Amino acid sequence: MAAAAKASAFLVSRPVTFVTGNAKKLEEVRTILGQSVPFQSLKLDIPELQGEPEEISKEKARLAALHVNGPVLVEDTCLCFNALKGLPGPYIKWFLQKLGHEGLNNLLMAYEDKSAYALCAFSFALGPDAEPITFLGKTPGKIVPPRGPTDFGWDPIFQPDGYEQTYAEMPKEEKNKISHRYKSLEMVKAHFAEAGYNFQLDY
Ligand SMILES: O=c1[nH]c(=O)c2ncn([C@@H]3O[C@H](COP(=O)(O)OP(=O)(O)OP(=O)(O)O)[C@@H](O)[C@H]3O)c2[nH]1
Ligand SMILES: [Mg+2]
Repeated sequence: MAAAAKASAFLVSRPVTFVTGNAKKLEEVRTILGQSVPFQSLKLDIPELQGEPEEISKEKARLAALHVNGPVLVEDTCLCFNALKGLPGPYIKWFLQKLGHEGLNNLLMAYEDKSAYALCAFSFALGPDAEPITFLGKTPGKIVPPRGPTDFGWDPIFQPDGYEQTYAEMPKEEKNKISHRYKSLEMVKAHFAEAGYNFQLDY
């Protein structure tokens, strides 16, 4: 508690920087956080480790904090196929780029189980010397032939459980109420509230 209070005093006049090379992620994060967490953004494609989502995300935060020399938020997103024991997972970006929506569906052709989950790993680091904290948000669903607008990644082939629409077909407000990103950001917000951080933008 004392440590949190100290951190809060230290942070009052500092902004938190969300570091990402992905404009669509940034758009969703802005919408989901609204006025609740003032942040600035930095467009930077941070090199990514191989490994488990949580470790990849933490390492991104370490590198981002070194770069920014201040508090940072980063996130790593995975699309995990249960039949493939969680793959492509954090490598989905490259699988999507090489195989496209049809190829991703084909990966599951040999399996009856089309279930999958979207996983978002936000990591927050107070600064370059702080150990990052990670928040995992997960939305279960299934992989389907593409439906809906194709402006964001694998949204057209992911149909969340309990819905007839793919992420891409849903109104944005609906996706942002149930998504992996929303769930992870709810935990980030709760952590900031608990720690008493009061981030302020540089003007
Ligand atoms: O349909 C989607 N709905 C989403 O909600 C979503 N979130 C991320 N992605 C895509 O999944 C890969 C993650 O890789 P990723 O986390 O390394 O992201 P990135 O490299 O684009 O940005 P960043 O690492 O600089 O933040 C990239 O291909 C992203 O475009 C999504 N696709
Ligand atoms: Mg990336």
